[in-house]
Amino acid sequence: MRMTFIGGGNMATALIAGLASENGPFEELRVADPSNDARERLAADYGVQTFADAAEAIDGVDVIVLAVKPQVMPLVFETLRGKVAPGTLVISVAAGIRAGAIVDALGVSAVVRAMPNTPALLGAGVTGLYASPGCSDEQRETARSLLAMAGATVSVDDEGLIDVVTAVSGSGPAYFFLLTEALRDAGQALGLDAETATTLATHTAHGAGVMALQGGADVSELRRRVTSPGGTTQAALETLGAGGFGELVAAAVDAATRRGRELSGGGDPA
Ligand SMILES: NC(=O)C1=CN([C@@H]2O[C@H](COP(=O)(O)OP(=O)(O)OC[C@H]3O[C@@H](n4cnc5c(N)ncnc54)[C@H](O)[C@@H]3O)[C@@H](O)[C@H]2O)C=CC1
Ligand SMILES: O=C(O)[C@@H]1CCC=N1
Repeated sequence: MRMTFIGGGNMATALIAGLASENGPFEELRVADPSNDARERLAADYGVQTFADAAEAIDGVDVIVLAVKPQVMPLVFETLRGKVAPGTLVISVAAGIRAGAIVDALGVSAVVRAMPNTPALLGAGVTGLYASPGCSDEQRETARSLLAMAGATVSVDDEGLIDVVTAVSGSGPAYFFLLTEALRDAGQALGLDAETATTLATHTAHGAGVMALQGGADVSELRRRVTSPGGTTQAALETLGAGGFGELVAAAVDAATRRGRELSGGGDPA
């Protein structure tokens, strides 16, 4: 199979890194990016073929991955319009760009929307997938196996849920980084030096993540096991609860979901 990435930034690099480290089904890997720096970096690090011109890069490929910012997508549609073979599988990682918009713009029937996250750079990502009705089972599996190189995958049948996936796991690493920053800063404010506070906060984030995946219990039970009655954790959790922590997280995820819907032009996906 031959595949072209349109856009060679963070997300494309994460997926290409996964592909380059495995003996995947893609015998030819190309990337189109107007940035010289991006092209040089990808060619040097992963040995991929690079192109400045997206239309040239898609000639004869089986799979196209759209990995540009949503705001750049109209320009990419313009560049590729009328040049994509109808049987091509198009995988888009862009937040808020509807499958139907891609079908209409590129004249293809098989579109998969994929929402990965940045831990994909380390093979520790999670991706939500939605396949348009025009995808064959084989094309769905091709998309899933590509994204599986960057971590876990889940599928949703309702395209509207991709905006929720984006809000929970696409943007999600930023929420955990914010909490880690706040924990570090709080430790420092109470007298720890910067290096010590950073070590404590980041290793705690890592350890909690590993336990959440491998701790043999759900996260609510894991939280209860840390919380001794009348102890220090309970004092902290009561303060977070009194400040509306759960409601604030729900409002944040709701705002991200609404932003994803705005980016896709509002309303429910067709
Ligand atoms: N960064 C993240 O955490 C996630 C990003 N995404 C999605 O991935 C997409 C890409 O995001 P990033 O990789 O973070 O952005 P990025 O800014 O790192 O990469 C975008 C790349 O597109 C290139 N580009 C600009 N105009 C182009 C054109 N006309 N043709 C080809 N390439 C062009 C840029 O030079 C850049 O290298 C976005 O749509 C975003 O919604 C999805 C999940 C998570
Ligand atoms: O912030 C964004 O719009 C993109 C989508 C998910 C993560 N980054």
